[in-house]
Amino acid sequence: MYVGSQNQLKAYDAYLIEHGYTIEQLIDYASDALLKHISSYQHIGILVGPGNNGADGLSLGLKLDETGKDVCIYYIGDYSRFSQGNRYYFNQCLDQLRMINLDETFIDEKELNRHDVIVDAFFGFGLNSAPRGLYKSVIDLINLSYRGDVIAVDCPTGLNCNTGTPYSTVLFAQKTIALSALKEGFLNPESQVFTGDVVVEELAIDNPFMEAGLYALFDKQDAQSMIKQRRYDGYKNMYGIDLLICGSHQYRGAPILSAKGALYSGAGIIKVMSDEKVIDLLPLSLPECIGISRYKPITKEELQGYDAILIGCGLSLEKESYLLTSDVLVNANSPLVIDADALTILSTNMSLLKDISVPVILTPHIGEFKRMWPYEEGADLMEEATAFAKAYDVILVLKGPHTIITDGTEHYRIASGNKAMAVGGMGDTLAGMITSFLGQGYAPLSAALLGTYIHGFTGDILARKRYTVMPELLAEQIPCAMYILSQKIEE
Ligand SMILES: NC(=O)C1=CN([C@@H]2O[C@H](COP(=O)(O)OP(=O)(O)OC[C@H]3O[C@@H](n4cnc5c(N)ncnc54)[C@H](OP(=O)(O)O)[C@@H]3O)[C@@H](O)[C@H]2O)[C@H](O)CC1
Ligand SMILES: [K+]
Repeated sequence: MYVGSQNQLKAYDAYLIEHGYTIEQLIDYASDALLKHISSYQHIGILVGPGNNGADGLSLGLKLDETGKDVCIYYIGDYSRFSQGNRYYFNQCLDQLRMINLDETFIDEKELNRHDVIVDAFFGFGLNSAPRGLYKSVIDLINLSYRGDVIAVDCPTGLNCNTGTPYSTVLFAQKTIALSALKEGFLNPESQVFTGDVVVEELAIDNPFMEAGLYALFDKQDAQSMIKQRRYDGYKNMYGIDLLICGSHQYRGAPILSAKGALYSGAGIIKVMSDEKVIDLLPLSLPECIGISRYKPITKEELQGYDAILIGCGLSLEKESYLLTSDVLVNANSPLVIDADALTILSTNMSLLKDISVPVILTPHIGEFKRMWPYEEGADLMEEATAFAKAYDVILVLKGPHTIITDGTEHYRIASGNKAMAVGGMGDTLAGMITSFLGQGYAPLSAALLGTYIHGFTGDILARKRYTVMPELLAEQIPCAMYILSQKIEE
């Protein structure tokens, strides 16, 4: 399933038109996709706005009328301001359908309730602010007095399609038929009270989703098909020997959380290279791990023989950490995950990334990302993330709600994760998990996607009965979550 912000969706339509479709054709495809969701109703009222969302409603009205339905179109405003596609269908409707101009005719509760469904085609992703004037009055009337179903075309009118929050007035829908792609705001679980059930309908064309800038939602099905079964003759080395260069005398918990994330998500052998104080703690917290005391400077030889390396969690920002990070970045010859303090250090000398020959995954939160790639307030995060990944030839895991993952060519958001997981240490566990999947032989982009999805999925299971989810508990639940996914168990 694909997702887009308002700008990306506008660009998507422009891309389709550049590649030979006319707007009238696209509206025709859109109404084809809508038809099956409305065809079980007999008396249908369609609210039509001035743009192409309204045009979808008009084209749908014509098709419903042809199948013998009782259709009434309600429109507002001045024909001269209607979009090209809207006018094309509006003219056909004038000859064929009952058309009510709400500027001239008042609708009351009785008139409204004659319909067993109201289709909301007032505004889609083109709405830029709260619906005003008559639009607002009609929406208020329907919310208060209409007792049948409301089905929204593409997006409920009044909902900000980027954030999933209402502008002020919003038309509550029982169901929303999102055309082509999910609107980014629908990822916000709080939008569901306005959208009702969301169904995505792709247009029956050769959809160029990613080429045209939309991104994919990596979901449970994707994770289920990506996760590998363990082999009956498997042995520990087969599942990766991973080195975690994490922790310091100041931060002794972070490496434990990373190591737990790595081990519980299937790594064969985990070695933690750290400060003596961390190494002393390791057997008590995680006896499965091997501790290596950190000496400086780190040599190429010390970094040999690993399937994946993680650097950063709890490393501290002491001078020694700067030297260590640059040594590891220069000498690593296994796929590398860079997290937390190592990212802050990297941001002081981004040219270090230019000389790395191994695959690199960076896992910043927004603050860390901004330090590496300053961008203007209000910029599109997915565009910035993609540009960064391309410029530095890395995989970027940009943490936040529905974490963004991109290698500069493909772009994803992760369907799992929740607000109960906003707890210190959660990122350490995630970095360990991604390292583990790298070490198990997943391609770097897959390791990032799968690690992040499973992290969120485990958190989602735990959050069903918890206000907050602790990283250590999450790590310990990873094997159960992976069992559910790998066995395709219905929950
Ligand atoms: N690929 C696809 O899936 C397709 C989807 N389609 C549908 O097209 C709409 C988007 O159409 P668009 O014309 O871009 O936008 P809208 O119809 O949502 O609205 C545009 C008009 O709304 C006016 N506007 C904006 N904000 C307000 C407001 N607060 N109050 C009143 N009017 C407002 C805007 O006026 P401007 O002066 O700002 O230009 C426009 O007149 C999408 O949602 C799908 O339903 C197509 O079928 C193509 C393929
Ligand atoms: K709508």
